[in-house]
Amino acid sequence: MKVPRVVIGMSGGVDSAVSAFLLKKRGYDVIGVHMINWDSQEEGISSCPRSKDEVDARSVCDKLKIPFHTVNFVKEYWNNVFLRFLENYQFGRTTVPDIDCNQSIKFDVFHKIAQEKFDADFIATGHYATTSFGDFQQNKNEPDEEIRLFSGRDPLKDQTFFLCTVTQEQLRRAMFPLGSLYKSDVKRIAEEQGFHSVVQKPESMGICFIGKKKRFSEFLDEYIEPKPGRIVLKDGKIIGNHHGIHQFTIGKRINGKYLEERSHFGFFVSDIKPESGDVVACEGSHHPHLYATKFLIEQPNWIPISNPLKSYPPSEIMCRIQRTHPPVPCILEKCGDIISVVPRLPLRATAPGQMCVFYTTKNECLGGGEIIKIQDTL
Ligand SMILES: Nc1ncnc2c1ncn2[C@@H]1O[C@H](COP(=O)(O)OP(=O)(O)OP(=O)(O)O)[C@@H](O)[C@H]1O
Repeated sequence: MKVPRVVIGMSGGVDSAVSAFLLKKRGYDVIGVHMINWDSQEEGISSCPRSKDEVDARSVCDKLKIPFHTVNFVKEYWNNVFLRFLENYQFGRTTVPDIDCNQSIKFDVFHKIAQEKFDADFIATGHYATTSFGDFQQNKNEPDEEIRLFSGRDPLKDQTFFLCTVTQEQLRRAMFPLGSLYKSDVKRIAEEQGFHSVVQKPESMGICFIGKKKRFSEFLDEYIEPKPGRIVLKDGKIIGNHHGIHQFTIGKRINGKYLEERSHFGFFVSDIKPESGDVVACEGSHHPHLYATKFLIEQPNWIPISNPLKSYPPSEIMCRIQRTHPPVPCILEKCGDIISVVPRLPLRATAPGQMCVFYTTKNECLGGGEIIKIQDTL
């Protein structure tokens, strides 16, 4: 019988290095593939055609004696992730490019090339997530069996939040070899295998173009036209001016350079109005206007085949709007194509553009939908 072939996405980081090792150890026919998604030469931050990540990814594959290839998705990344990211910022929306990258690059064009060019049976990544088929798909029984996505064992590293838009088809060919491991196990294995160059690396940001940016706001200014506007309090009082709403994020402190008024507690963004260009501010990081009690989301991508709103008791559904926040119980109500979400605890800094990702009380990730409007705050 043919040994199944697994293409592993090699980022040059420790997680994919250890994933490749585990796959090889289990006897798969493993091929390492590094994606080039961002052209650092074009941007002028590097004159070297090979990035350190590519060099590190290759050296791990050499050590494991598995083939290594690169694929170039600069154009796809620019069109489907970066332009969308800029558009969101232009309209004052918070955005999660990691989710777009998974949706349109890692689980789409990367899967396609892995199957078509490299003849992959499975495509693995070093995400901290697990599925009902097991970390190596060892528990799959029937060809068309439903697959379910679950949080990785390490609660601090769980990446299912970023995987909320995957489909059944994509998940059925995906492998997450690290799903049952803690990050500390992964680092230990990397040390044991002598993957020195990748163990020492700082944790990646996941987002290629943000990774090395120290001055993120200046970077944004290079791509987005200035559009002056006012900073106002909810009662309409003007307290400052700005040169573009793309410099502001709901929940973040407003830099004093934009303000004519001072406050001991600081001013924070509570709303952004793209039509008028107004940034609405409130005083203090725990001001009630920063806490959403009801918001609307677009029709979510549901990962299970049947709609979880029909198949799960409402008391078992929880939501989170940021990867690092624990899920909270919520009440969902369908109004046409839109769903209203009432979290049991008010959620700070909820913003249009963010994803609301749903879980069961048993750590199953059910999928997620984009937040389109905050309806009520405290
Ligand atoms: N440039 C890339 N080329 C190929 N695969 C990639 C690339 N970037 C990320 N991946 C895949 O996606 C997974 C998740 O990437 P992400 O950057 O979000 O997480 P990470 O935990 O920092 O992973 P790593 O330690 O492997 O860099 C990686 O483990 C890898 O399998």
